[in-house]
Amino acid sequence: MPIHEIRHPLIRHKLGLMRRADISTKNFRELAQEVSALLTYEATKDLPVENVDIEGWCGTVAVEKISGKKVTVVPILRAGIGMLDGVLSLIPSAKVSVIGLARNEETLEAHTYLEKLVGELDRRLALIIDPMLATGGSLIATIDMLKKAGAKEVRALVLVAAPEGIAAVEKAHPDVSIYTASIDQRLDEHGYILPGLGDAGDKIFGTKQKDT
Ligand SMILES: O=P(O)(O)OC[C@H]1O[C@H](OP(=O)(O)OP(=O)(O)O)[C@H](O)[C@@H]1O
Ligand SMILES: O=c1cc[nH]c(=O)[nH]1
Ligand SMILES: [Mg+2]
Repeated sequence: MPIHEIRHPLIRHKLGLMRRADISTKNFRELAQEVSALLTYEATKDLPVENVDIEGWCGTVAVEKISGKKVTVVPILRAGIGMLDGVLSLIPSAKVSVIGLARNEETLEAHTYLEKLVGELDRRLALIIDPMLATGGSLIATIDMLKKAGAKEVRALVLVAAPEGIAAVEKAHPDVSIYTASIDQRLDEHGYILPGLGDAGDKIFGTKQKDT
């Protein structure tokens, strides 16, 4: 079950707002975090829990807590930062591992400029976050790095995914589940997702927006 398109009404509504050509940086940022929180809820619904006894107001109470080592969230720079607060709003004690990648706009190959991973990856769930899964090159490179560093359980959260990218990731890493708000139609000749969101990094960082 590697690809999960989460067709929740709140996600569909919010993603629809994000597709507007005239969306402001502020609104795009806010919606990216909100959709990311909703995807996190889905992507963590099978986390293992353990029973513990705590002291409650009326004596000892049996409660559940998430077991195992803390999750690591792995934003792919830059655009993955635009999802981080949304994910951390639900997993506030997660460790953050950072991967810096830039896609060469001509060759579409991902170039790595930063790799800063937390320890004990073999004992943590790694949740990669990036708004766009286009050709899949960036996500595959990130999974390669995580697995090389010991990660055994890896999931990816993307706002929008192209069928071409999904197929590439499934082929390279069939064990990695992908959670997305939408499987879109296809890539254009420049490797952009259609209908997609445009350049998510530029929209989140305001780098191509005119000052008003
Ligand atoms: O699936 P792929 O074909 O690899 O493309 C997707 C990647 O491209 C974008 O990042 P970009 O390289 O533009 O960097 P940015 O986040 O700094 O804008 C996006 O955020 C993904 O990381
Ligand atoms: O559609 C796309 C593809 C890659 N990166 C983006 O920001 N958007
Ligand atoms: Mg970009």
